[in-house]
Amino acid sequence: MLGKILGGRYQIIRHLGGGGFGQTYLAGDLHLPGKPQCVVKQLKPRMTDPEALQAARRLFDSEAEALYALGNHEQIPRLFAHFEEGQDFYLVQEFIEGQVLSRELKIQPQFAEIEVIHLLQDLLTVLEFVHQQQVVHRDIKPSNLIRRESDRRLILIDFGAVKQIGVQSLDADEASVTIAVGSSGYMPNEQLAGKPRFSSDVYAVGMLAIQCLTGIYPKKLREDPKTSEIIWRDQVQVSPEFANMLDMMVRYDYRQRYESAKEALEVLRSLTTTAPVAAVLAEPTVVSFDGHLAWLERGDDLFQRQRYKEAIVAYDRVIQAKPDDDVAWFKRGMALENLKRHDDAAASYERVVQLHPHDYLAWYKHACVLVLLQRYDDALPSFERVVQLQPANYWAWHDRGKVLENLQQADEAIASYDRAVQLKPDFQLAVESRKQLLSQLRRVDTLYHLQHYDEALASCDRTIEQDPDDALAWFMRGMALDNLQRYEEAVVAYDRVVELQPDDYVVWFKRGTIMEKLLRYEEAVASYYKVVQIQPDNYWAWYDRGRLLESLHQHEASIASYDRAMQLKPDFQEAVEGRRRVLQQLKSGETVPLEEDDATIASTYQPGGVYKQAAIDLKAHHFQDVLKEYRDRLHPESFLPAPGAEETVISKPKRTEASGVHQLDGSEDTIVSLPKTEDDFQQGASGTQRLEVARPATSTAMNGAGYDRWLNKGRTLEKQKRYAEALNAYDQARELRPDDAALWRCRGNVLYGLERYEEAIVSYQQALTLKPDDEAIYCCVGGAFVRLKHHQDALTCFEQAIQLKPNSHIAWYWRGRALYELRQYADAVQSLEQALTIKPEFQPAMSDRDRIQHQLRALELQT
Ligand SMILES: Nc1ncnc2c1ncn2[C@@H]1O[C@H](COP(=O)(O)OP(=O)(O)OP(=O)(O)O)[C@@H](O)[C@H]1O
Repeated sequence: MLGKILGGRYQIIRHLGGGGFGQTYLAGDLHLPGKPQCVVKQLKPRMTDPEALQAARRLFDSEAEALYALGNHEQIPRLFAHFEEGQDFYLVQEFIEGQVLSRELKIQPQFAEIEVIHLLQDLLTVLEFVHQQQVVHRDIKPSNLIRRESDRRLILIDFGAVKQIGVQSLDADEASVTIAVGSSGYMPNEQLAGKPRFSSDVYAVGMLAIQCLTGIYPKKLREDPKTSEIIWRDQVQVSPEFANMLDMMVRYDYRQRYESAKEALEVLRSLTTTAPVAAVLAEPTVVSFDGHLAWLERGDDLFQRQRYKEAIVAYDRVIQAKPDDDVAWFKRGMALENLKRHDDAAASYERVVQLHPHDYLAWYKHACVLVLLQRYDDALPSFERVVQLQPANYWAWHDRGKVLENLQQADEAIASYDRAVQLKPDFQLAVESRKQLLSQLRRVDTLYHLQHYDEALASCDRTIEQDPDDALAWFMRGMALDNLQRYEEAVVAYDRVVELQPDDYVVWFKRGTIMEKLLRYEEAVASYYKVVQIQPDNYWAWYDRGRLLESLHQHEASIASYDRAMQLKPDFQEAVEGRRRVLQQLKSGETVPLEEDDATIASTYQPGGVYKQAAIDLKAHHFQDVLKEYRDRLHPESFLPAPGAEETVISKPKRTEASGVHQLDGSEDTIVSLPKTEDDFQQGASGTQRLEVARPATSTAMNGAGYDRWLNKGRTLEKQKRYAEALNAYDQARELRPDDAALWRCRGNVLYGLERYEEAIVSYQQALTLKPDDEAIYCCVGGAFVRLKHHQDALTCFEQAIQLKPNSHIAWYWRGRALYELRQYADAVQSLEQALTIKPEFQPAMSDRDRIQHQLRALELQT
């Protein structure tokens, strides 16, 4: 049916309802400009017999005539047209905008006495007219009364007589027709018996009034078993005169009722001018029934006494008399608001702004009520109107902000709060709303776009002051600093977050981006790596890591990272591109890739110092160059091992305290002990544990706890010879504090344990960069060189150590061993002797010296 055009002009828009008699539709009149809405009632005659149909047609025509006449009353919809189409009959009526009384009763089942009096006045007035036209309505009930929105008057719809058409059978008599029309509960016995009269409508109105007073549905009201009279007066307190009148309206015997609406209305009028019903109407100010000003005052009076329901009735009287009275509409809106009838209140305010589009207060009230109804989309334009009309209304700016916030338009909301605060700097509510929104936004990064970083920063600082462990506040602080381009400080903030929440991948990611901005690419790589450790499927982090490794020329690692990104997101174009670029560079043979870990280690090199070039070379992955550089710088003369020199075992591995505990391989005939510091030798197995970690003055407390944890874990694992895990622990510690020489030395030791001597050397080198005067570290480097069979380099290291600490019996001892390997036996013995001079009971030196001397003697004997 929807969209169908009836009668050549009425296009169906919506189904409104319908019952046994037919269907009712909302339609648009295509013949009129703007296609105004109208109601189309369809009546389906059940009969097929042509004669009966003809009779029905006649009845339809005559009823329609009556309806045209009735439609002249302002409380009855106009009948625009009636026609027959496809064996159905149609009535076209004026569409009444409003709400049926039955709905009103659902919301508010009980009315005040005064409301019911007004309702009766309204209803009996129109019914008087209907009866004057010699028409009995036959179906007065709440669902056939529409409260017209524009003036709050009751409109009577759905006259029963036309319904006959739909039920009339061929040989139906009058009785069978009328029985079918009417609604049980509101229908008196004579109507039920097929003899409706004017007083039947009076009965229905009386029942409706009693329902409104008691809140009881008519069918549920008790009846006197003897008299069949309705018993209702015990249900509600009303003035006896008014109750008597209602009793008269609903008498079982129609002869005892008021004959028609006119008679009933006259009685009601007389009641309202005499006590005590008059008292109910609060006569002092009511000069007359139609004196709308008096009703307005009455309404105000009731409003002030918080009798909102009655106040509304009074305002309605004003509106009935003067539908354009904006004051009454406005006050009615306020009364409705107090009754929490927000929908109705909104409609009332809407009426005010229709009448007075410049009434900013009505716009404001309208908007506020819509907010209460959570109709934010509708509320926003009303607030817009307020701020348009009153640009300095800071309340409106604030409330507008709230609506925008609810509509997820955060930026605009902040701007609105801003305006409110600008207009009234001490407007705490706006200040708070704004702050609250800002703090919510920090989770979604929208803060970036809002440019209130200074304030955000101040607010974070306040939070941190109260709770230094508030990770979120630190995170916010980092972001704000980031936006203020105070990157170094941002790093500190983010570091604090990772300390508090080591698994917070977001902050690692942010840290990575900042490191990039600071051109600290290696640290950025490490940060992104952290992200993927926590979130292995974070393809963005894999991609960013790949990108940075690419610019660091760590091509293999970069490809691996891009690969991961592509695995996780095959259509990741940037990663595909990156990978292609790196492959191209590799093909052109630009560099030799090195293991990633080395590169990461290299990243911590500080510029300057003797190892600067080495660090640069290491970044370029020329490890051999690193060694050469190292060698050259320490010892410019070139020491080349004697051609064909054999490596000789001079002592068996020892597990004595004195020779160290690091039995690094199982070989029986190789010197494997890691050169120890003097202290280490003295302390024996516990040497490593005694290692003091000097925390640089610049280190902040924030990394302390995490750092120590990792360091201690590393030491324990190292002691257990779980070198790989120890390395990992040290690396974690290194990320928190890359500036601790002792840590680098420990790290070198485990790399040594893992027989990754080159890397061990790099680690030791880093320790030396931080602590260049530590002779013990030189010994460590020398030891690694020994393992690499770079005896000359080893010798250089030991000599460097001796330079730094001439009385280091360890350095002398190891120097002796390097010389031995270089077949400089005499010098070797001399070096061992020196060690023993410094520390006479130093067993390893003693035994090695004895062995060499023994071998020398054997050689002499041979020659
Ligand atoms: N002139 C009108 N203006 C606005 N709404 C109307 C008009 N006439 C009827 N309606 C509405 O259309 C809907 C259907 O009305 P209709 O009276 O045809 O059927 P009904 O009330 O469901 O059944 P019954 O005929 O048994 O009373 C109702 O909600 C009514 O309020």
